[in-house]
Amino acid sequence: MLREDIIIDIFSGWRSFLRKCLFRVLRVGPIPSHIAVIMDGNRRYAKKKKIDDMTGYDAGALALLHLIIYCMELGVKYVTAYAFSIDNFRRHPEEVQKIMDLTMESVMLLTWISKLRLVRVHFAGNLQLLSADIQDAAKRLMESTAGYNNFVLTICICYTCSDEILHAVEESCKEKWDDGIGIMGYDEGNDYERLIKVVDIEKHMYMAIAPDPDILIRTGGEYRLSNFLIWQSSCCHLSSLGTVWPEFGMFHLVWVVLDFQQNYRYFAKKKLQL
Ligand SMILES: CC(C)=CCC/C(C)=C/CC/C(C)=C/COP(=O)(O)OP(=O)(O)O
Repeated sequence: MLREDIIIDIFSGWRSFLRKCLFRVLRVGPIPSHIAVIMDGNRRYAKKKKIDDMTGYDAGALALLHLIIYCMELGVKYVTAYAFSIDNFRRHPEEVQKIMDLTMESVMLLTWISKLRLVRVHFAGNLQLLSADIQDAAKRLMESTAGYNNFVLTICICYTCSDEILHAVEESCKEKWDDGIGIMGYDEGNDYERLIKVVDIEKHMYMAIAPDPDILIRTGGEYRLSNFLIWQSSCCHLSSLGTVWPEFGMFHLVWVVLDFQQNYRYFAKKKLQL
């Protein structure tokens, strides 16, 4: 489903020209550095269009591809997408398989795009839960694009933020242990001192390669974070849209960015207080 000719079509033509003009106007205001997205409503879209759920996910993957290209053109440097939560393993096996197939297809397509546009691709999550072939393909893509920094795409797969925190705590403890330091101690004044600090945890988060998101978009009319980037979103503009994910398009992005620009001063002030 995801094909190279679709990408060429999005990048070129008169629609691309008009979009670039619109984005130029939008760039007069502050542009978010990182947009994260919870792509909800794929099955509802399928029901609405009377197509099968699996085709709904195809449409969702295509909407993600559009978002990535729009963000590149707009000057957003980081995009993070919640593709599959660890809890999603409880879904129907056919659905789980469909998302895994889409992940494999995306790896192939992203290999092509990443070279063309110097995109770094990162997979965040407990990758050991993936099948060996997807793990290998994902790791190869991450390694081969690690040196690119025009744009950073993170696909959160087999991800929950609680698992990410657990992983980071484990890695921090291991690191202290390997350095011959315990995980708790006393400083000279005999006051209790934490030897594992927030910076240690943050260093080992799956999302350590990106700054905290400026905007978190959730489609499908829900207002939950669903265990996505909870650690990273304390000072982030949340945007819940009623639109189902496959229908998310350029005008939704423009609307969200305008809303961000209107609230920019407030968030900039909050960030300074952290
Ligand atoms: C790159 C890559 C792997 C892309 C994945 C494509 C994609 C759109 C994944 C979404 C996954 C998901 C479980 C969304 C929730 O929507 P839902 O289907 O649960 O929505 P509903 O609320 O209508 O049931």
